[in-house]
Amino acid sequence: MEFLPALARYGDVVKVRFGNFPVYVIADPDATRDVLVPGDLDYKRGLCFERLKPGLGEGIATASGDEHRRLRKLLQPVFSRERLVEYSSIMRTAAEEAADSWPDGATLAADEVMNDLALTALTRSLFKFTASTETADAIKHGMRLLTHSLLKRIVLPSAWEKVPTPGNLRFTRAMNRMNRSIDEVVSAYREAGEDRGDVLSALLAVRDDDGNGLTDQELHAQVMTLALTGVEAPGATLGWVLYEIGRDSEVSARVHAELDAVLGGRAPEYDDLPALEYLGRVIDEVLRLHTPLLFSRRTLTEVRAGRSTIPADAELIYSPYLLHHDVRWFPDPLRFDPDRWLPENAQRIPKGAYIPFAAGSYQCIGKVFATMELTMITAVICSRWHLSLALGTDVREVASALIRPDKLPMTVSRRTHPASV
Ligand code: HEM
Repeated sequence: MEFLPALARYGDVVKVRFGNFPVYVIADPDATRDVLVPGDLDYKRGLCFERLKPGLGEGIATASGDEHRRLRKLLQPVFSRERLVEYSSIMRTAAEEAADSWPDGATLAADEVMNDLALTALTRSLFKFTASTETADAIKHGMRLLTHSLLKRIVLPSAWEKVPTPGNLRFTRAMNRMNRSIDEVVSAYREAGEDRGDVLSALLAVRDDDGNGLTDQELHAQVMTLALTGVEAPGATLGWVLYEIGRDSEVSARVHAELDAVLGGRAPEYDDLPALEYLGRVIDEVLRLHTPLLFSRRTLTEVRAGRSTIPADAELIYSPYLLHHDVRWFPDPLRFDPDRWLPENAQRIPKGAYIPFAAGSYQCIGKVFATMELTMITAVICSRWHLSLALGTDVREVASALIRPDKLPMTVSRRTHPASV
């Protein structure tokens, strides 16, 4: 991973070879914006997302060009403010249930607990209602398997997926069960014709300019896409948020003091979240330091990026991790310092140097959803608990589809003067 930030020394666009395969690595904020902002006009998805297409179907995250633009416009209302307020109460309940289940003094595998919470939060936000617990379990189990095998499916040749290993057979069976269950839920929602305040209701309500909604196949693809994009990143990020709060007593004291001052003992509501300014900076800093490693693009025409020209049909990589560790914009880049994000400091950071959710037309459509989720869940947990990293633990970053902690044993102690939420 360290080699990525080091590439910035060799120019704004650096050509590297993986065997015979040339890849252009974008290593500078201006060049990154040159790539991301024209977005779907000059670039299609690169290898990373194309490898996921057979499993996902025509979801927004694998579509390019006009098709991407059509889906993006259609899906925008799913993330409207009114919808986010509804999803936020689903998130809060999921976090409260998890936090209430921990015994005082327990040491939790916080990385796994946060992955599970992110999975529960997303499945419940997608479908508040399923006809049976088997249906809900089949969807959750399928999503868990899909997100865990994401990197393998991107990196290994597609022929490998067809080899009948026990693991592949289990995966295929789980996917078939999940696909059938999603279709069942979609038909049940269509039949009931009721808005349940969840993502599926929002997806069923979208209409294009001619008044047409999504077909069943399109709906299925968007549900799968949101399941795949909406679990892994928030799960890993929540783990890192707890890690950074739990290992620094000053950060932890400031988070608790702010929660007590703003909430005064109540459960957090959607409208409270912007007032949690310090927690917001903690989350911004976690998204800087422990950020997605890289994404691919393929050029449709010859393009300019910074001072370089890149030919048509070339594979590019842009890397939030590389940019966020660049000492030019982030002095002492490995130091966790939420106050980098105080307005007077943040204004010195150039556009394009901080892109945890990307930028331009392919940027994360779940950005506000994710920020709300991270803030809401952390607020619920830290209102109730002090967290500390188990003594003597040396946590390392490992690259999967994202950067994850290799382990995260954290001890929880009930707060003695908390907001009695
Ligand atoms: C910490 C949490 C998250 C991070 C850091 C993150 C980051 C990103 C990034 C960097 C991209 C752009 C990928 C590219 O350039 O190819 C992206 C795309 C996307 N993300 Fe997220 N994401 C997060 C959470 C979510 C959540 C919770 C959802 C859904 C509820 C979501 C849905 C999507 C979708 C659908 C796309 C594709 C958008 C498009 O192509 O128009 N993400 N995300």
